[in-house]
Amino acid sequence: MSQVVEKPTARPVTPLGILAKQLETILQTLDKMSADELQANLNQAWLLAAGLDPYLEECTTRESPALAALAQKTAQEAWNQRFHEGATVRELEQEMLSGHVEGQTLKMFTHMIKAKKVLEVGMFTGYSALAIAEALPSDGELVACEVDPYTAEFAQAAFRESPHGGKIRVEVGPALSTLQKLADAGQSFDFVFIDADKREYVKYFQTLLETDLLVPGGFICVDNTLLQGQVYLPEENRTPNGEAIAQFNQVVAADSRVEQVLLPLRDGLTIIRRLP
Ligand SMILES: C[S@@+](CC[C@H](N)C(=O)[O-])C[C@H]1O[C@@H](n2cnc3c(N)ncnc32)[C@H](O)[C@@H]1O
Repeated sequence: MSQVVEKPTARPVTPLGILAKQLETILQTLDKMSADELQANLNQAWLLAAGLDPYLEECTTRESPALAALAQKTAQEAWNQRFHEGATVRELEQEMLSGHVEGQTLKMFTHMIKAKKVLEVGMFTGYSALAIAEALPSDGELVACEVDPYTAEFAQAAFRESPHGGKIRVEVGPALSTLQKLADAGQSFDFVFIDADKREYVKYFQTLLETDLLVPGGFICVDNTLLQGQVYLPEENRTPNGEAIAQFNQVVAADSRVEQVLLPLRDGLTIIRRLP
């Protein structure tokens, strides 16, 4: 007589897994719940979700005074107005800035791999560039690509206020042209941070590998690879940026020249290693 053995289901043990389970239970028992029970259950789920980011901030080493000042100045700038008066070539917004926890993560990676030459694709007001520069040795260099001259000047003013700003060289222009220029000049980098036009991510990635701008064994960090969840939500709801990131993630996953991990940090951060 054969016995049917039921496979045990693993219980959720991560904040997101527990949240998903709580919401699933609410959905399944909605018609049996009183308004008070529903409110209590939703409140529990909300506390679990809302508490995560502040807790990450709290447990992460504080940003330097220069980074804190730059974040504050970026938040105070009237970006919408700057675009409409023609000062910026793109519509920019303070939410583009990576911020404290991601900045500290990039800084930590820079220390961990002892990077000396770093390339940033998409600088905005320079928060991530300055965070990385703080971890570079005194003879290290970060080349930052930015298409918007107003933002580039905004960032450079902040770099002048930091003892680490001298390690940053800004290249103003479309990133793909700058990458080609750097490759033609025989430049190479041991760490690259990609955070510019989402629809060009595949081209940045392929250019870095095909031109040897990224050294064998070097690392790329790529921002926004979860794109607000659009990459795993139903395809019909994707924006053009969501579609571009979904394709980018597939291209990277299928490329045998690299290995990678997608971390659910902020809006998703993929770490890619070029195999030696
Ligand atoms: C998300 S922001 C970068 C944020 C920055 N890395 C930080 O952490 O604070 C993206 C930036 O990329 C720039 N950008 C967009 N398309 C670009 C392109 N084709 N070439 C160069 N820069 C570009 C935008 O002007 C914007 O400043």
